[in-house]
Amino acid sequence: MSVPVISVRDLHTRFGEVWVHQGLNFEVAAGELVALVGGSGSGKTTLLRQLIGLLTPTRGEIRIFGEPLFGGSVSRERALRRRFGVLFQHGALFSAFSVFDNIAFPLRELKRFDEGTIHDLVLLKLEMVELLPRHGALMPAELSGGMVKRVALARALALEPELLLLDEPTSGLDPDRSDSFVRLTRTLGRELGLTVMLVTHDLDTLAALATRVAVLAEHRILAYDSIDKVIRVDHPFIRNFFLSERSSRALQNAQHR
Ligand SMILES: Nc1ncnc2c1ncn2[C@@H]1O[C@H](COP(=O)(O)OP(=O)(O)OP(=O)(O)O)[C@@H](O)[C@H]1O
Repeated sequence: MSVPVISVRDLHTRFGEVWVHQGLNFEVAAGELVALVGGSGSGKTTLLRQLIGLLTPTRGEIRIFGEPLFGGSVSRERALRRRFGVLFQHGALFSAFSVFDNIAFPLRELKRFDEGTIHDLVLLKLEMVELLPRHGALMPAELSGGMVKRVALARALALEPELLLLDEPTSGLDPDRSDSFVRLTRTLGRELGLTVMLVTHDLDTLAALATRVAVLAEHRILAYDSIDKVIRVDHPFIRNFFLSERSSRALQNAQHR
């Protein structure tokens, strides 16, 4: 069997006296698109920050592509991090940089390409996220919410990652923009053969994208399976989250896409 892209073992996280995670265990296989859901404050963003190496767990192990994320030399950690792209909750674009320079940033940081190559690569990434070359000249403050997400996605894809981590990719978007961003993520995920893990509160996004859903509640992964199976788990959080009228509608709509 191939090595899981993400493997989390016995992960514990404590802030002061408060335990957020108490023994998380899960794996994400290559090509999967996993949605992480959970109540507010259940530790979803914290887990995502740990998966990208920004925060060290109190205890437990995270392996990415079979390699421990923490420990080892700086160059090894850096090489590993280059294999994944991240889209932060609000896009997190550099406000003083143009769209072009935001996307070029990780390419320039690598110090491997000349400016001509960087120019071509940035235009390619803009096209991938369905933006035009002229959008490269805009500043982040001039962009709509949907465009910010697309530029952030283009930047996350700049180094051609194998793993993409998305924190609330559709939050703050109106339903149309949200739908089109979901379609784009799904298409790119398939075309580029990406493994994707996303945190979302949005049932429409989850139902349209996820091959598996991980439910984080009571400090652990309460359920981890296809949506069809997860919604049958008899637990108050799951009943509330998935079986409200609005949720049922989102799940039904997804079946017709
Ligand atoms: N750096 C930190 N120091 C102290 N406490 C923290 C820190 N980061 C997160 N927390 C706490 O850990 C808990 C989990 O936070 P986290 O942001 O991961 O939750 P979440 O599931 O992403 O919530 P939401 O859905 O509301 O964004 C919260 O109680 C939060 O206050």
